[in-house]
Amino acid sequence: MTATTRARANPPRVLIARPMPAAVRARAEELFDVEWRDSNAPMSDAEMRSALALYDGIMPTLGDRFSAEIFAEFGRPRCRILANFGVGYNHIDVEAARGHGVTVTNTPGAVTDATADVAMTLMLMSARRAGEGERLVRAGLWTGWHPTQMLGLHVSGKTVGIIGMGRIGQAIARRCHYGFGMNVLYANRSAKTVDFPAQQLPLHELAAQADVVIVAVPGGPDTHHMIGADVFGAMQPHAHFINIARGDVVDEAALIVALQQGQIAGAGLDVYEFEPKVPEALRQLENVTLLPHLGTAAEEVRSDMGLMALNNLQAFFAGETPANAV
Ligand SMILES: NC(=O)C1=CN([C@@H]2O[C@H](COP(=O)(O)OP(=O)(O)OC[C@H]3O[C@@H](n4cnc5c(N)ncnc54)[C@H](O)[C@@H]3O)[C@@H](O)[C@H]2O)C=CC1
Ligand SMILES: O=C(O)C(=O)CO
Repeated sequence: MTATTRARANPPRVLIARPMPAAVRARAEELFDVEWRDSNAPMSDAEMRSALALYDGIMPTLGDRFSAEIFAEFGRPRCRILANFGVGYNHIDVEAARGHGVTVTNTPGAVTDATADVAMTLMLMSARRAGEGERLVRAGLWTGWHPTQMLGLHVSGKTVGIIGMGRIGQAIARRCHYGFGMNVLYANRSAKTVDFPAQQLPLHELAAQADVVIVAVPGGPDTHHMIGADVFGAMQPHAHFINIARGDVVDEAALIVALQQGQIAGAGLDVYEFEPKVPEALRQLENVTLLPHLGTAAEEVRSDMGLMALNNLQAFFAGETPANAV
């Protein structure tokens, strides 16, 4: 019996924690007895607890904080799998889940190119002062082109320092190297074999040498505040800082000081320490580009992520090891 026919004969009950693109909705309905949560807000603690008790599987996402406390009241909950929609799973305590017999999966690969593209968007917007320029035009304050108007950093041929040379880090590096002729430096906790020229350096040496620093490590306790005042202090005053990873990898207060005091030239952010809260001090600064976590925000990417999460659920309920167990 195939996984699909077994699922149809006795479909597992699955909660999908957000409204999803049409392709994901259709496939989920084919496979499972699905309950759709119709809110885009993160699940409350009470919702997460009752979902663990009532469903065989859950597709949670960013913001659904499945902490050790949420699992604590269960020996083994009815739910046996959290098939996360997204590659980053720092909102799920994977050890606690495992301890309560719950498998966690994610959606690597589906997100890589789109997120790397947003890193490039932020790099160019920050380096070339695009946000500032757009605000100027919208405000009706532009007085016309002149040779010294809004001069930014020319990135072609410069040095990019990538922190976290995983799937997204490598996709960024390729874009920087092949697209912009940039010299690539990287910091990673382990050595990496990559198919483009790149030099691995300790974090502070990378910060000191790079014209653009881009963060692409996972979130979680291991990387919490790994970028702080010391790293901004090591960066050059003309350099730009880009974060597409997770907000709390960066000490946001230290970043604000670095931007206010001109320790660095600018920053481009897709993620925030207390997302979706963006500090007023950050919003007041001209030298920062602020995006609302747009890394994977494209129809086909979100569909691929959802279909990948469904494949993980399907494999799990067929008694197989899901491709993306974490
Ligand atoms: N802005 C957005 O919309 C998106 C953000 N992300 C974030 O990007 C992260 C990275 O995604 P992938 O590249 O697919 O993950 P990955 O696991 O392929 O790469 C992460 C890299 O960081 C390295 N690393 C981990 N801890 C480190 C540390 N303490 N110091 C130095 N290096 C360390 C790993 O060795 C690995 O090479 C995700 O975990 C997620 O948080 C992912 C997708 C979209
Ligand atoms: O996949 C992730 O980790 C995201 O941040 C959203 O796509």
